[in-house]
Amino acid sequence: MTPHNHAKPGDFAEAVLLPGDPLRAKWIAENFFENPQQVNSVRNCLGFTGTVQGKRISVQATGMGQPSLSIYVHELINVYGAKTLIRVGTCGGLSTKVKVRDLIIAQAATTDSAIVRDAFPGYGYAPIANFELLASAVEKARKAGLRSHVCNILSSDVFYQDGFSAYEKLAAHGVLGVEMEAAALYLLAARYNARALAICTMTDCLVTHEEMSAADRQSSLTEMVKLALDVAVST
Ligand SMILES: O=P(O)(O)O[C@H]1O[C@H](CO)[C@@H](O)[C@H]1O
Ligand SMILES: O=c1cc[nH]c(=O)[nH]1
Repeated sequence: MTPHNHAKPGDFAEAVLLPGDPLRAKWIAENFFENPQQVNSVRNCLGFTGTVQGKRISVQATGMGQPSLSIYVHELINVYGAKTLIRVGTCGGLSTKVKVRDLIIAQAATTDSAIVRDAFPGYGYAPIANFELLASAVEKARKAGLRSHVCNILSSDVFYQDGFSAYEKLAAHGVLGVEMEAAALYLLAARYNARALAICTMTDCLVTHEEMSAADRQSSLTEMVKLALDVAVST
């Protein structure tokens, strides 16, 4: 047990889905798991374990931002034995190539975070997804006919950015979405020999200012969660 997680050793499965939002964790457990059990509620950052297609699986909310995610992921891997970690997030769109509701499967995550920068003085480390998980997600998304993009994303420490110009050069270099956690997830997975992938639903386009409706939010997040669970149970 840790200061942030009162689950007992063995309460978490080896495969864990990671939404930022604790209520998304609850919604995933209640709607997609068989026999879900709540295993963590410290700070209301909820965690659950159940089964999907006969395989044990967990979901743990990470909160918002890389410092928060880093705490949960460090403990999931090093205290609870997690080996496969799949972020199921939302992101902003940085290009008109990505439509609201599209999935972004993050091959890599560029970041402004000191967590990554300060870990490698003198180097610009490239946090990348686990290839097995990435390939599996891409194949399943295509088979299911989901609109998806495999690309670099920005994991930013800043939600309220001062205008789009901060993103223009990144977008011109293929960074198609912005969220706040994937780079630290990929760094920690590499450090501790675990597998990680981030899948995000694009909820608001920073170029056109189009936003996802409440009804679309539910069905799109369903597509993302089903895809992530399918990858987690089969890969
Ligand atoms: O919807 P989640 O998973 O929280 O992800 C995105 O939403 C939050 C910002 O609104 C950040 O955590 C960002 O990464
Ligand atoms: O981090 C995020 C998430 C959703 N939308 C954004 O603009 N940023």
